[in-house]
Amino acid sequence: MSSAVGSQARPFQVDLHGVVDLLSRHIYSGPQVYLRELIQNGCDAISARRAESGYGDGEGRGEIRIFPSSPDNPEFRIDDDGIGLNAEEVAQLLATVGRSSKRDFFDMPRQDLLGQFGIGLLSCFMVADEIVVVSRKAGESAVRWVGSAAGTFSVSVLRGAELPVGTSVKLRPRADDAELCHRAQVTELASRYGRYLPVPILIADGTGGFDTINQSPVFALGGQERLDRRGEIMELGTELLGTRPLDAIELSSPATGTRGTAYILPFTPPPAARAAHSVYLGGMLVEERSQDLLPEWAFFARAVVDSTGLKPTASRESLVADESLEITRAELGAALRAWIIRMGTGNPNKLAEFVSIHHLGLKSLVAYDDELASFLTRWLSLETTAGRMSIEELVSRKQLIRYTESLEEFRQIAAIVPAEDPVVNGGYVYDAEIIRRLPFLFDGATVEKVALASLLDTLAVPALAERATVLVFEQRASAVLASFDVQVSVRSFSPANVSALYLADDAVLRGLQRSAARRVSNSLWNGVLDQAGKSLDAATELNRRLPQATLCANWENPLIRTLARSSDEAVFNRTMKLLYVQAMLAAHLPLGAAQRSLLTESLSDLVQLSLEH
Ligand SMILES: Nc1ncnc2c1ncn2[C@@H]1O[C@H](COP(=O)(O)OP(=O)(O)OP(=O)(O)O)[C@@H](O)[C@H]1O
Repeated sequence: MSSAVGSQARPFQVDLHGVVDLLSRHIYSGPQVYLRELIQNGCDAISARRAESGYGDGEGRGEIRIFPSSPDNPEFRIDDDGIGLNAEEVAQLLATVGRSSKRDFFDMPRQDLLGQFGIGLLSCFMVADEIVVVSRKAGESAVRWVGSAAGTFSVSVLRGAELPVGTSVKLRPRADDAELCHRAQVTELASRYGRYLPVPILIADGTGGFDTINQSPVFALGGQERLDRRGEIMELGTELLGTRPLDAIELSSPATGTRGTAYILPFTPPPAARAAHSVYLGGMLVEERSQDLLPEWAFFARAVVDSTGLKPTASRESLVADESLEITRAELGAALRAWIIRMGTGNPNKLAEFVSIHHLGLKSLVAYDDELASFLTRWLSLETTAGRMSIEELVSRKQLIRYTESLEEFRQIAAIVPAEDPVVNGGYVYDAEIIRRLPFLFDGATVEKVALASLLDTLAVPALAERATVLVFEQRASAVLASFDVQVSVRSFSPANVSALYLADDAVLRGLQRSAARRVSNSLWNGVLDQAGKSLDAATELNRRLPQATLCANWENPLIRTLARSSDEAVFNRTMKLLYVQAMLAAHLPLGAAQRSLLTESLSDLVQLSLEH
């Protein structure tokens, strides 16, 4: 047998306390939004009146007047001369949660109005227990609606009252929230949320006069007007960033009615800094710290935009992540990209300044972001053995770009690479990744990692007549350095003042770095380093290949030639060891304990020897 209770269709009940609690704790960021919602309702009422009947002579001009409360007068009031409400509308719209007059026939939000959800007025219960609305629609009687946080409301028609068309909302804030309705906070909040609204907002100054908070949204200007008011646009940027921006770029996404400005930061943002773009919808602030408006790579810009096509979430404090936002992000990103390209051709000095400020950040993006790499890479620079060079210059000079993977390798060879065939240092963070991508970005470019072992093969061997002397020298010198796992080879290269080069492969270099790190780090980290060393040793063993280091002595260097003729074993030994340590230092390599004591011993021995002679 079915129960009669189950078959009856009954309306949902709304617990107003629960709804207000939901709004204040989970939807809105705090009670201060009551003012935003009231201003927005006034603004929409004025837009609706403008669209419907317009303003005749002597009928007001479409403005909002706010009368803040004060310690002497606890009542807060906001008046608008908008479209107004009649008794029926008041009863239907104000007390039905989720009911809004701001949707069209298809129940879609109307583009020309700010509100859409039908919950905004309830936010006043976050600061007051009672909301009083007095309203009059053209040609109808005025009406008074009183809503209580307890969940009840009353409507009375004020027959014969000679009130102007429009709406007046009164609140008596609770003691805890009184400050939010006082003049200082009202002025601050109204200008934060509504300074760019297309409706005058006047705030009573307490002495019978009014202050206005409106400003022109110069950031959204385009065409000639934008050029004429560039000074004001830059001033706004200076106010936002706390310092003058490097440039201000016009942003426009016609598809979503979004216009604005991207300010280029004149400083390197801290690594953990997050994007903070300001978004206004129809002149009303929605987000001050938007992360999604510009592409993630645009870390160097801060944008301010106004839009008619982006959609707010119910809190009106963030944007809905929908297709419109995606389209906008892509279009605004394209404007930034176009700016970089334009600067590259029309204002290279500015671009150079931009690149030098945001160098590391740009490199980190170019290394992994194909889209950005395609247009930005050419403007970045790299260290080469012939000095710093832009990638554009590097690629146009040589089709084959040779590079080292590490800074140590770069330093080892820097002294001997001919200037006309520079080698690039890939040792700094992101540089090797960028170099490896060059063939994909520039037609015909190829890259090659310089192998130190093969470098030795490219250096000239001394003349045949001297080979015997050279061979003896190599054997004597290698015997001196045998305990350091270093073998000595002789080659002829310039510049002649370089006596010897230390050439070692990656494995040796990493081993040196590990032991240097071990000297300065704690025991936990030492354990990790030891483990790394062991695995490496095991791998090397497996490959049946010992880490090799070579001291390449320069036969063009007078000291090496003199040393080769020396029969004094003591002098030869000490000098060879010193040359070895000196070559390591020239390559900026860390000295181990053995090399450091060798340096001290050799120096004191040489001093001793020179005193004896
Ligand atoms: N000042 C006003 N003048 C005329 N009508 C008003 C005014 N304030 C509120 N209303 C009416 O009351 C309805 C409900 O207002 P409420 O602020 O709760 O929601 P909304 O503005 O429609 O949407 P949202 O929740 O997005 O703000 C509005 O749709 C509007 O019809």
